Amino acid sequence: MDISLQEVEYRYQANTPFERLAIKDVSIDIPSGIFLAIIGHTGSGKSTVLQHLNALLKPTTGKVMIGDREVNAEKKQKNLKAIRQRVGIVFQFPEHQLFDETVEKDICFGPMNFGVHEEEAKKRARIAIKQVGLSEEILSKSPFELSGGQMRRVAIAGVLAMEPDVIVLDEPTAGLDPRGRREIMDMFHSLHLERKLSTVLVTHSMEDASKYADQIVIMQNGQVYKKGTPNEIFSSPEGLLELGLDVPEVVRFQQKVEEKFQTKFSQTCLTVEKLTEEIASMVKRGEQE
Ligand SMILES: Nc1ncnc2c1ncn2[C@@H]1O[C@H](COP(=O)(O)OP(=O)(O)OP(=O)(O)O)[C@@H](O)[C@H]1O
Repeated sequence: MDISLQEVEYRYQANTPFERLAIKDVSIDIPSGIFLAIIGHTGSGKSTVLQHLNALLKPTTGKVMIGDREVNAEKKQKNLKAIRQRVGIVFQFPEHQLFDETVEKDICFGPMNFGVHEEEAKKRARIAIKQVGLSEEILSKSPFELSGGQMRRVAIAGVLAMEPDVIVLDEPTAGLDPRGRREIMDMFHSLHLERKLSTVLVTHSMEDASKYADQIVIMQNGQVYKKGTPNEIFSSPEGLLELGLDVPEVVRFQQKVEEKFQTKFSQTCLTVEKLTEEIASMVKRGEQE
């Protein structure tokens, strides 16, 4: 299912003295099967964009298409609910939303709330728990006797059990240690590759964006500052360092080398091996000259 935001503007508390412009002129295409990362500082508008992706917010002006439905044209609550079922959002610290007696009941809650029969929901829970790398035995436990990392996986399983076409991840690794971060991100990447699950990752981490995403959107002051593939973004990284984003070390290094040799890299070097090769050939060219 494709999603597209076309020249979207959103104002919180519009037409009140507290009105606040959050995003402006935002156009983003999310074709089916893509892994897209949205990156930017606090307050740049990422969460506001994210909430437009499953109609939690409707644009003040502009157009949001989710599949073949235009969000502003949908007046019926039933249709909006159907849209929300197809786009699953994993909010920050999703484990805080666990509440039921058992892991199984917690995972089944979402699908059953959308009308899925209990037996089918239980079947989905067994599949989802494996997808997040946990064993079926955990289904009968209380979510509150699990570790923090396990609780997060259970909460993610609850979203996967809805069988969404698109999954939106709002800083899914916040608060985890480096190993936990890598495991969760690798898990989402595998799901994306194996199930062709469209994935939108909202993150502060340029490393994660460059490692996993097909496309990156950089937000700044409520607007799209830059968008493109990781190669396009990092082949002209001017301005990224000024934004203060955690640009991958290899790109910082690339810029330093370019300054020193006063030569542009012929192509983007996103791996250390490629970078080493490029530097060697530049040194050789320098020696010959
Ligand atoms: N409920 C709200 N009411 C009024 N203004 C809001 C509300 N939520 C966000 N804003 C404002 O909208 C702008 C964009 O906020 P948003 O939460 O989308 O940014 P963000 O990039 O997701 O930040 P963070 O990384 O901290 O989550 C900010 O100026 C923020 O203060």
